Amino acid sequence: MNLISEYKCFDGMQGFYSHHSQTCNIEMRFAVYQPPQTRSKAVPVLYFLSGLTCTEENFITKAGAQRYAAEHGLILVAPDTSPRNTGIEGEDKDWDFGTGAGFYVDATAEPWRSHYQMYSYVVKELPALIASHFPVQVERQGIFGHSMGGHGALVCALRNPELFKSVSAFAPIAAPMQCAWGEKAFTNYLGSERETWRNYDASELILTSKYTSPILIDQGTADKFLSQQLMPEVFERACHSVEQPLTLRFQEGYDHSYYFIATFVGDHIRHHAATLCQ
Ligand SMILES: N[C@@H](CCC(=O)N[C@@H](CSC=O)C(=O)NCC(=O)O)C(=O)O
Repeated sequence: MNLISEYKCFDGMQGFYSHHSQTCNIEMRFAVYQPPQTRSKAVPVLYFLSGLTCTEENFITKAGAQRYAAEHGLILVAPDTSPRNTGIEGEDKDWDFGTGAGFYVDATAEPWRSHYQMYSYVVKELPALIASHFPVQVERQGIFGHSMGGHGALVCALRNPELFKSVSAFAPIAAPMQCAWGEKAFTNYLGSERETWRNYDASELILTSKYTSPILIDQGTADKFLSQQLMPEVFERACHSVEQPLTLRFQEGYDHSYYFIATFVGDHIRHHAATLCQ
């Protein structure tokens, strides 16, 4: 693991790192915020998965989350959103597929499967790497994310309730099998057999998941992607049908940007701290 840069922030340290990922078979980057409490003890860890076009930097530089992580004593980890510079033909062609758009799936289709393994990277390799280099309480992990990353956070938590004890999302792609972004990603990464897509659709997974912790979702009403791509009402109906506790808050006038995330990130970190820091 290589330290790229680090900065003192709210009496803790914000670092950017790279390493060779065995899962993605290429160099990957991620960011870690260590709150001041880590100078004397291990603390819980909260993963943030970013959306389409993002790197490991967007959330770290725009959301203002470090203030709240320092207040509650949580390590924040923000991975990149895909492998980069793999040499796969067409990886940089579209902003909503390929580079910056790994969709947190393990690709099974050629040519993507040799590098695009973001689900396993987030669920297995990265937490193991974090546990071996940072003072984390590995049994206290939470996950949240935005848009494509909100989808990723929900999928990772619903499939692994024993690993991720808390989950929340900002404007998640909540029913990816039913929207254009999801259909494009799943067709290309997973192939045309739709049955296999269910493993990566939160609105399908919730129907059989053993998740019991309450889920928090914030959604802006002025979000241009709301009706065509995000569909939180589909997830809400699915949660209702299995009595999964869900707080879905429609926030009047907020769009899809990091201004929206920065406004509510304190509430989300408090939501995670209520489970992870008790
Ligand atoms: N280029 C697109 C807009 C891309 C965009 O809005 N990306 C969002 C995530 S969208 C879902 O995953 C984002 O987080 N962007 C980075 C940022 O710092 O704002 C378009 O033309 O509409």
